[in-house]
Amino acid sequence: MIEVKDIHKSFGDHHILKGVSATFHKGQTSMIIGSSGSGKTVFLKCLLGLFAPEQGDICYDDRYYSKMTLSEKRELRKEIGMVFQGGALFDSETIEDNIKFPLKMFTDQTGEEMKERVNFVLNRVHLENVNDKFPAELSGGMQKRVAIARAIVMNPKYLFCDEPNSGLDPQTAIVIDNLIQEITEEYQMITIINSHDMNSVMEIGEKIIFLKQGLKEWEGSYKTIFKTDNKAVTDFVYCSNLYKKVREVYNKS
Ligand SMILES: Nc1ncnc2c1ncn2[C@@H]1O[C@H](COP(=O)(O)OP(=O)(O)OP(=O)(O)O)[C@@H](O)[C@H]1O
Repeated sequence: MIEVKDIHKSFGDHHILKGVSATFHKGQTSMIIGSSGSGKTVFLKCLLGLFAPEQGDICYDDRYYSKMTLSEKRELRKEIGMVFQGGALFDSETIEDNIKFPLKMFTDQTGEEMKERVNFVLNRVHLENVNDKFPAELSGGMQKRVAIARAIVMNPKYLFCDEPNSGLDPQTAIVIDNLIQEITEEYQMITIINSHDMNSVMEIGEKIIFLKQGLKEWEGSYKTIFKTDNKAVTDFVYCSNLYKKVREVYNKS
């Protein structure tokens, strides 16, 4: 379990996270939603250990970040898989080398062991015969699968994804969502996704946290988001006519 306890993060006098608490469980896919600038990426970067909150703490399976030594923090980093916005693949490296990157950085595996692991994760994200290709030779959806393969190559306990669907068509986006959810259940990871994509939220948001101006304004699931009368949430979710109609139909059924 990850327990986020009342974290605050500022840049200069710009107070971004103003006391956010949340709990995330194994095998569950959680979504962080909110308007642009509400603090979603800063929140994820605090979880990743890239930003240190000035106040509050984060507990990863009974380990408090504030009490960890540097080597324990390095161990924790190995347990985290990250899918960056846009995929963040290295353009000049082959797909195989992109996926090997964390293995080279954090393990003593031999070339053969690394190759075996790369092939395993590529197979898991349903990609074949792409080892020697470069990112630009793959479609956007395939690149996202490679980014997921790289994120899970170390067999992480925690998977964090910053807008994994950005730039994808709705059909491919759903395939990527389902893949992340399947992998989360299969490997019993704790998965946290920042998203703007309401389709994703409705599809896989077992837990949804709505951030507004650095505060947790609402928490629920794809089952309860249709029922809420929290104005900030409804203004955000139902700004499109499509979702207004969906809500009407859902609430009548
Ligand atoms: N490294 C930084 N230094 C200074 N300010 C930052 C830094 N990172 C983020 N911020 C500020 O924190 C605020 C929240 O940014 P954040 O990227 O978390 O928003 P977001 O909710 O992820 O937005 P979006 O949906 O547009 O990605 C913004 O005002 C941003 O300018």
